[in-house]
Amino acid sequence: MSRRRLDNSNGPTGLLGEIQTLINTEPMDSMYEITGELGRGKFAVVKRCMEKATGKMFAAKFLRKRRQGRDCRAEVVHEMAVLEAARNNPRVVNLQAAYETDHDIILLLEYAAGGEIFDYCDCDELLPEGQITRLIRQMLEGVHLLHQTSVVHLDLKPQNILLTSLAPLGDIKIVDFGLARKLGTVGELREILGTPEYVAPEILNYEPITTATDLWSVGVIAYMLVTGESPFAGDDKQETYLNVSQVNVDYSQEAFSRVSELAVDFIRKLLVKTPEDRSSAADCMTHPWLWHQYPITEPITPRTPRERSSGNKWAAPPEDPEDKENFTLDSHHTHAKRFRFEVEGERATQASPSCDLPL
Ligand SMILES: Nc1ncnc2c1ncn2[C@@H]1O[C@H](COP(=O)(O)OP(=O)(O)OP(=O)(O)O)[C@@H](O)[C@H]1O
Repeated sequence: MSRRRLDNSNGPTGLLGEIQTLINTEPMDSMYEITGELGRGKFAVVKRCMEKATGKMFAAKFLRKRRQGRDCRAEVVHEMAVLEAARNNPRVVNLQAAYETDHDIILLLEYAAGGEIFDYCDCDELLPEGQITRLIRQMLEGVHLLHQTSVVHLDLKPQNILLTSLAPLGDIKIVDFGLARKLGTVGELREILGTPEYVAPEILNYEPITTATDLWSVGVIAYMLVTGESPFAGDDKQETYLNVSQVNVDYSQEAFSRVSELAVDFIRKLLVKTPEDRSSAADCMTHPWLWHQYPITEPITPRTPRERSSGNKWAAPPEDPEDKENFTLDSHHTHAKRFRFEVEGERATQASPSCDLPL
């Protein structure tokens, strides 16, 4: 068995370079059988696979090493390093192993069989309030633990919050740490990133990114779970940006008809323009909405994750011909495009693409 250890040094980008996981260069199909596709991004495809010896299921994330003609191994190593740092976080998907082929580095991840919570952000499929508060408590626990280690996720959205099982509805697992950063590694972090509907105003304004940036996204996710609507989505990305920067949110009774007023109060404390005035994860954990005893009943007709979501998030064609094989349109995710803001050039371009409380 040939194995290689990658150990990139920290570059000026603030990417983490040290990993413990050995990258296996033997073909992974000697040990695992691919059984289906779980999702796609611009530079990654995630497949379900079974460990032949045990029958255990995993999610294999195939990450391109070359993107837009550039060697992006450092980005992949960084994603692995962040996952390793979060190994003891029960709300973060576990990195089991890694493989390497000519084109990809493959991350073998714990399989979250219940699909994305995005599937419950639809007016016809909303969860009971008691389930929503349970999932948000778990999400906050995960985010709080990340923030305690100065890691910010920066791409929290309903497509990156998965469930361990569908029926009964399982626990949450946070995935996709490709944009995550360790605060303090590059001075002020003003860079990047995110998906237009979920990005905080400070990102649009090129202001410093802090842990509060993730809490904005938690507010957006909470809004979507409660109302089935995306609070800032406009007809185009300019309108979305304007909605975000003006914090144009519909808090009407109509939008919040099926939940208590405490839900509105919770969300109002997160969708706050000034990051310093936003609730932290620890603040949120003590909010009464999350601890009120609402009934928890299962959705009436749970369907399989594949039926409810096909997982592709790219509505715009890829810029690099290398990426075309990874591109399909999906109306479920057309509003979830990711853009990268290049601060230095003042340009906005489409990107390559401990709480002890009971949870
Ligand atoms: N561990 C997992 N178990 C089950 N499904 C998964 C797992 N990891 C990812 N997926 C599915 O694959 C999708 C894409 O995964 P991920 O977000 O990590 O890829 P990505 O290419 O980085 O996506 P994006 O380009 O949107 O950031 C997820 O939204 C989810 O539906």
